[in-house]
Amino acid sequence: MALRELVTGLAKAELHLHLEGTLEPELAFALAARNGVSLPYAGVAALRRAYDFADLQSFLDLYYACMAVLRTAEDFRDLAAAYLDRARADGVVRAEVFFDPQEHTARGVPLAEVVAGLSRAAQESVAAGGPQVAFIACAVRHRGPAEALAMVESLEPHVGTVVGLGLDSTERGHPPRDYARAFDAARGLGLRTVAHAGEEGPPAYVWEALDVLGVERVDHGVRCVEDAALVRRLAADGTPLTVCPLSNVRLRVVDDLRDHPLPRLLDAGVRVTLNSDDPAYFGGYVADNYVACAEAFGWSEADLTALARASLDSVLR
Ligand code: HPA
Ligand SMILES: [Zn+2]
Repeated sequence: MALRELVTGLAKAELHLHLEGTLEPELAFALAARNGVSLPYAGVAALRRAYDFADLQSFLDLYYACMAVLRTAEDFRDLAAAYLDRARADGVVRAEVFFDPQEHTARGVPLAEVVAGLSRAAQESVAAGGPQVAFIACAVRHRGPAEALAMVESLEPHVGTVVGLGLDSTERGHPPRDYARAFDAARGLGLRTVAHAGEEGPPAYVWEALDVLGVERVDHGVRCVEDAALVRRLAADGTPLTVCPLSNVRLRVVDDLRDHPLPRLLDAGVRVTLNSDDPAYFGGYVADNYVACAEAFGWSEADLTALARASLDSVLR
């Protein structure tokens, strides 16, 4: 069987996916026209040409700029529905989807409007036999701890549709420990917790995500390979890492996919899952990540099956 058919035929969960990172240029311009918003790019081709990132921050600047086109519940519904269609074709049966509430409320879009669109897309997906969906609201580090806490408090009416709190955006200079109060408040609401750590930030940030924030999964986490004790801790606890290989190449966390620490993490017994992060921007959806890794690392059908299984075993339930 061809590699891609093998991969798409494996039932899998996608656990590290930013909804706003699924905004393809065509949809961005369609929504810009619908809402009378202008984008600082001449058109689809010019926007795609700008996807040449030096690091996380250079990506985030463009990513936040493109979010300006998202204004109504219908926009969020359309964006989520387009992703869920693609995820279904990739064999995704469960998607745990990040979104950044603060980046929308800061532009005057009420949280209830965002959640209404997400909730509709999730219900339609299940009704149509597509992936089951849960949403994880992320606090954006660049807006600081006080705003993060206020955002968590604003989630209260939406608990249920929103099942978890995450932490994303600019990592360097924003240690997880700064967000301890927001994470405690989230647990007080019955939310589950995950955090980005060890993408660009040091292994110390992964330790803090575990020991100070008490997260159940670490998003990225790949810089743990620099600390043998941390790798042993992750393996012993069975803490999942939601790894995003094509993202790590595009944001220059690694120079080449073949240099990626994934094989070392698997050899060390760390529970690794494969995910797409921001697929519209990083050149591939989740199946593309499986295929690229299989080619780079010579993975067998058994290896790929084990990775899909690990993703299903790592969902929040
Ligand atoms: O890879 C990422 N890292 C941090 N924040 C993000 N927001 C979207 N993608 C990312
Ligand atoms: Zn991410």
